[in-house]
Amino acid sequence: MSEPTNVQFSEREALLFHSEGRPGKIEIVASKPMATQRDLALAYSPGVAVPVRAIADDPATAYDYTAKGNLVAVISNGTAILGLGNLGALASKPVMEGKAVLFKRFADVDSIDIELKTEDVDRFIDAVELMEPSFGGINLEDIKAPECFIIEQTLRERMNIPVFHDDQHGTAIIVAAGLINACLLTGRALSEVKIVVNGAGAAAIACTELVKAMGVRHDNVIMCDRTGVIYQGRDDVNQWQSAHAAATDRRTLTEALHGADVFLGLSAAGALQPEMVKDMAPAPIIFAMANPEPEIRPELAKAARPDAIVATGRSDYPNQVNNVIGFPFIFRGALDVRATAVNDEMKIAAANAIAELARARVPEEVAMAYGVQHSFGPEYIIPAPFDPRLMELVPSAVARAAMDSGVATKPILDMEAYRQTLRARLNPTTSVLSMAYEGARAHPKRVLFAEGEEEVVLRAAIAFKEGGYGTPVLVGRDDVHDRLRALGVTRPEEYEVHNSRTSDMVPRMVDFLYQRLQRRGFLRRDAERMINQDRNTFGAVMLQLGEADAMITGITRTYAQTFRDVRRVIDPAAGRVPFGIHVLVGQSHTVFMADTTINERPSGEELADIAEQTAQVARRMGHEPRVAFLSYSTFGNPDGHWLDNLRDGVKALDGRQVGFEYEGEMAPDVALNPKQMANFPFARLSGPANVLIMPGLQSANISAKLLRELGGDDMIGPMLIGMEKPVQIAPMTSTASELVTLAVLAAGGIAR
Ligand SMILES: NC(=O)C1=CN([C@@H]2O[C@H](COP(=O)(O)OP(=O)(O)OC[C@H]3O[C@@H](n4cnc5c(N)ncnc54)[C@H](OP(=O)(O)O)[C@@H]3O)[C@@H](O)[C@H]2O)C=CC1
Ligand SMILES: CC(=O)C(=O)O
Ligand SMILES: [Mg+2]
Repeated sequence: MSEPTNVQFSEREALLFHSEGRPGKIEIVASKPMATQRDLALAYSPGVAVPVRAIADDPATAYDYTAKGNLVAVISNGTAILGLGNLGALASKPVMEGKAVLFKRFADVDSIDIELKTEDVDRFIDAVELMEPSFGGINLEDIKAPECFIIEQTLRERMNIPVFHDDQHGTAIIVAAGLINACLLTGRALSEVKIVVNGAGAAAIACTELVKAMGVRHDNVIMCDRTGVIYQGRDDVNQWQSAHAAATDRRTLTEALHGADVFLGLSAAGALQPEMVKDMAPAPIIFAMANPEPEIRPELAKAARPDAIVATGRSDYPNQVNNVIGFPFIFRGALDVRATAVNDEMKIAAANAIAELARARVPEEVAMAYGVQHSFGPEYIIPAPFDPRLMELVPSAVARAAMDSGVATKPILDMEAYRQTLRARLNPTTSVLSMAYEGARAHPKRVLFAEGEEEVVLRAAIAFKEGGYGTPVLVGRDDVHDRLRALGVTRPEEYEVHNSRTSDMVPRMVDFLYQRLQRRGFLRRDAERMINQDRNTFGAVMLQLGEADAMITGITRTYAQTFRDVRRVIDPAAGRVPFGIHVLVGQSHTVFMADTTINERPSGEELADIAEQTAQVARRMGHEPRVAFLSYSTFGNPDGHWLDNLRDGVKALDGRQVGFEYEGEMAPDVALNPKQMANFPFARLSGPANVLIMPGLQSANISAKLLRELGGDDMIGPMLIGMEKPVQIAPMTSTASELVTLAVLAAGGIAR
């Protein structure tokens, strides 16, 4: 079994994550310009009256003139929040905001959370029904059974947009996919498997219904609730539960599991004991899906039965059986054909697409991130939610099934073109970052944090270690352990701290540094002083001596000073120019800018090197590079003597057969805006540039910092490229999570 990569975090960190910056996890962003009086006149009164009248005349045009068609409401009353129980509408808000951001992250569906303060079924139904005009779909969430059945059924009958109770059907779809694959691996037929379902609520009943619809025999299923087996004749169960009552004389979960093939847990933490697992059939299939804590931890289940296939609802173990793998993509497909419902055909199509995807060959970038064990097998029966192929395959399967079953009001005519738009909808950088994080967890490295006395650095080191991304190696004085304790670390002694005053590595380090600098005007005592007093020198020498795999610094000194310190110890990689890349990441675009940090006025040859190396980084981050050499001038207009280096750079690439598109010199609006580029039909870029090679440090660094301070997109970096060892210099203003990202990119060889 691959090692569990349990993500550890403190309660404080979870609260800080939610409170830092703008409280909560979502915000609304305008999709039209709102700058001028004219914009306002169009967006609001009087211009807005025009679409109002159009929609009144033809309601279908609401999909053309408003956000309705891509907007889903995540609605709960908080009566069954994960496995935490009925904690009320308000307390469910973090989960619902979470679902809303998952919609956006995984399938570019806009979504808003709505918490309704009522346990009255009729009031709940009325409230949701009244919202029909606002949304393209309704995702019901964490509403307890049996009320959820009445609510969903009634709303489906009354509303003309898809209404989908995720805990029921989202979960059932993933369970079905996982079960198909687990049965394939263990040579079982669905018609023969004996299943025990623990839990008799929303998720459990829907899963049972779907697997029975797919061929599992009614007589082979035993459902249990907290009291035990739901047997025929038990009189304290509701109609949805009694429909699954078993003709059996077994009465407890322990009895039910004797010889069972499959355990489906949709109940509560710790409900399954190792002794019960031992009593199951050979190669038992255990889906322990209670959240946030499963019915049994995989390590316990595996200890009891090494031949078991184990899945949980959690992302930090192999085989995450969680509805996040379904709901974003199912709604994507349903919205894109303007389906009036999500019907059984669409659910089964989604389950099959997900199951097939897990069996398909794992593409190289996913395999690299996970390590080789993640090809179809007991540790990989279900794809990971950020597998980029989900976005292409599941929505198209759902859309096709909606069309075939007659619920699509806007059929897709060209499926291949639709798949391409799906591909383009997600920014590959987001997947690459997710995979870089997973890759770090699969191949943890030692990352040296040179400024181990800074709180932000310690918080990054804690997140790095507890996230399972690797071992942080801290440089700092002896009180670093006390500082870690003050930040909530219970066993700070587990952190490796190196103090330059007391480390027994110092003589070796001084030897190394003196050897390196003795012919550059430095005495041995200079080397001693630098090792003792300068954390960047100390850290960089440790990196040179192989005591760490990568190094992060930059918080306490300016970039230029830090680079000088580092450069004294570490050379550029052979034949390469060291330089910096800022990466601008939007929802649907990524732009790489270089050199934003080091070379004041690069020569033509240097610009060509920078272009080549930046193109490689872009490729590593999932983008086919289109390189533009930027200037104030486009192809000689206006002319000027600053253009020579750029032209030399383009010419240098002409001679190198680089295998990517490049062009220049051109102004940024030409590089980025296809309408402007159309004025230059000879230009050799097939689309807007995504790698911007800047003419000099002034414009580059200013542009990057302006964008960081004023632009709306996320920014990664600067990444330091072209050094012989992976070292990264973070901006002094970095947050802990930005430091962790740099650490992961450096350790994983993406930033190099
Ligand atoms: N991995 C995933 O994707 C998903 C996981 N889930 C998880 O499934 C669980 C149930 O959610 P949901 O169906 O929405 O909630 P409901 O409130 O509708 O149902 C809960 C059910 O669990 C039963 N139950 C609680 N504790 C135990 C126990 N110790 N042994 C047996 N049965 C028990 C309850 O029985 P009783 O009536 O006797 O109390 C009830 O039947 C939660 O833990 C949730 O996190 C849900 C959806 C998706
Ligand atoms: C995953 C989910 O929806 C739940 O646990 O309720
Ligand atoms: Mg839920």
